[in-house]
Amino acid sequence: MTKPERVVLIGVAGDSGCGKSTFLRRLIDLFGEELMTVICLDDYHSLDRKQRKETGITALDPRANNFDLMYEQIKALKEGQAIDKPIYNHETGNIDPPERIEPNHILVVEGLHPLYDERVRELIDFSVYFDISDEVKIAWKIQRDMAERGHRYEDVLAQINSRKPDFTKYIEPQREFADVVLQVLPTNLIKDDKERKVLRVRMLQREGKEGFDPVYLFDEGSSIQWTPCGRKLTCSYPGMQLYYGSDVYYGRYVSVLEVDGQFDNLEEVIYIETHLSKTSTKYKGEMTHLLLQHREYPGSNNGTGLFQVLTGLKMRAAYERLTSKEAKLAAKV
Ligand SMILES: Nc1ncnc2c1ncn2[C@@H]1O[C@H](COP(=O)(O)OP(=O)(O)OP(=O)(O)O)[C@@H](O)[C@H]1O
Ligand SMILES: O=C(CO)[C@H](O)[C@H](O)COP(=O)(O)O
Repeated sequence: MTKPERVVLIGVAGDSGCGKSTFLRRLIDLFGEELMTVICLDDYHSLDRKQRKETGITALDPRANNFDLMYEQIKALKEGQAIDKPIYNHETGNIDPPERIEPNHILVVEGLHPLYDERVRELIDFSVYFDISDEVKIAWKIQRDMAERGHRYEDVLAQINSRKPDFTKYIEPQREFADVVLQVLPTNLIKDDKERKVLRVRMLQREGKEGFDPVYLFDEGSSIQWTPCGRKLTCSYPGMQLYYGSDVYYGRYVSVLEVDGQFDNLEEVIYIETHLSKTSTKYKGEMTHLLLQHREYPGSNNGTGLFQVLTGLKMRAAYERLTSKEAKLAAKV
């Protein structure tokens, strides 16, 4: 591992089971494993599973997390110093002996609380929040925990419901601080869709952040509704709709890109890509190429995959900007 001159800090926030790991795998395509170190913030749980059970404090509650240590260690890494990070063991529920982490070029902090503590927030160079609506979250969790972990439907639902109050209090408010929010909602294309297979996905991009140029469709600053189905894009029922426009989110301007529906043929995403601008790709077709590279990842055939790729491209652009020769010179002055 080469010693970084400038550590770029990326925050990936969201509840458990919201697609953070899938997104991180996409980030590796852009940065490579060598340059990137991921820290799961579960490692800063200060109460182990037994203590949380005894006190009735959930892992989402700030009282179950050591924010002082989180801040000190992330700051140290950003300043180029190695740390001894605790480990939360999800198998045993215990806090294991610490492990040594060396600073790396890109440091990703992912988990429940990357944007909760103001001091940590200040250190983060670019962030994303995964905002999955309850209906979709339930569908994903039920599908995973029942199929892969042998859980019963009622138990999965009860677990989601028991987390809800603390989720609303401590996790969701972090949306306000993210540079990109990925909202995943039920489709508008099917009335009362119970399956939650077809999704409406929105990418809210903060306006006015230095060095971050939001992606737009056709005409920057306009409001556009686009139904691309036809000769260039195959769309079976219920079709596909794109939207681009601006909005106010927590009192600040955001650019919104939306995809409702799913792609029948992933190769045809190139057609959408040619109508998007400021994607931060290095060559024509790179966005489509990145998506095709992992067509097996969940959400590759809808807006979740597409916007995860676009968010990754924006993170790469932020990294390149912050580590450019000019940026390094300016930091030294
Ligand atoms: N875009 C998607 N479309 C459909 N299902 C998805 C999508 N993203 C995630 N899922 C479902 O949610 C599960 C969890 O995804 P992932 O592991 O990426 O989330 P996570 O936030 O890292 O979760 P955890 O913190 O629990 O590890 C996947 O196994 C899959 O079943
Ligand atoms: O929300 C979570 C983040 O992954 C976990 O529930 C939290 O970390 C506690 O873990 P466990 O349930 O394994 O004790």
